[in-house]
Amino acid sequence: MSLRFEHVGKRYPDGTIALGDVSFEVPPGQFCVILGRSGAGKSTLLRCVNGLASPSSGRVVVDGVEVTPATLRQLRPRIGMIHQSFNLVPRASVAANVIAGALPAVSTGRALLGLFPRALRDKACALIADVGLGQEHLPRRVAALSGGQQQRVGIARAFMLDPAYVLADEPVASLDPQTSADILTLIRREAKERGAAVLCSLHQIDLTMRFADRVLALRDGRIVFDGAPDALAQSRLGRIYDASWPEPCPLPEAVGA
Ligand SMILES: Nc1ncnc2c1ncn2[C@@H]1O[C@H](COP(=O)(O)OP(=O)(O)OP(=O)(O)O)[C@@H](O)[C@H]1O
Repeated sequence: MSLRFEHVGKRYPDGTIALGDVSFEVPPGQFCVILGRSGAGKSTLLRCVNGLASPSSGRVVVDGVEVTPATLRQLRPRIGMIHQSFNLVPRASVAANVIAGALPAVSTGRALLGLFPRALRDKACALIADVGLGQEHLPRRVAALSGGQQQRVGIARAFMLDPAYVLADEPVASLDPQTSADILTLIRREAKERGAAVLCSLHQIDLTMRFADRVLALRDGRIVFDGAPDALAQSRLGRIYDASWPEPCPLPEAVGA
């Protein structure tokens, strides 16, 4: 059981090369931070896992199944998503937004009628409590919540189906430092409790050092560091952030963690 990138390259139709020959494997339960500055290819990498982008070369394999349009339906319940801009339905209630995380497992007809099984409704309530929102929030419209509260709703939604993998694309980009730390603590805790692996893109080094089990640093679509946060010594940060660092980018320093 793992999430594996095998020599993945991504070239967009306009010719932009967002990823070049990316290979790595994430085992169950690992909190893996994808670190890199803007444009490094972090979102593209995550989008190759949930099918929003398809590799131009290589392949992404989830639990032995290659991600393709034909396998997405089967894989979707195993992959939770947490977004930078929350991607919630602002006019809908907290409860409705969270239970929407179960849509991949519910028939379209039942979902349109709002007929979610009792077990899923109970689960949504339990998750909302888990992420620190009181029962009084259940009927509240998401638009009335703070950014941090909205991301808590996004986290609860992502864990509705107990996914084996959670993709978090800059989940704290719009939040203040304390709320960012709270949100990453929550994502990490919920994932560890379930043995879920997390691929979390970040550009903040301090948060990366604090929360990551493993860091995959990207620069210009290539992995320039793969290892434990402790090994991401100050001297190596230039490779990720310093535009003057000599090209070509070297291959990974270390693999694993
Ligand atoms: N749909 C697209 N069409 C063309 N180029 C794209 C597209 N999406 C992303 N890119 C380009 O691919 C490269 C990687 O972008 P990506 O969004 O993956 O980086 P990122 O590290 O997530 O950046 P950010 O932190 O700013 O979101 C960039 O040069 C970007 O301009």
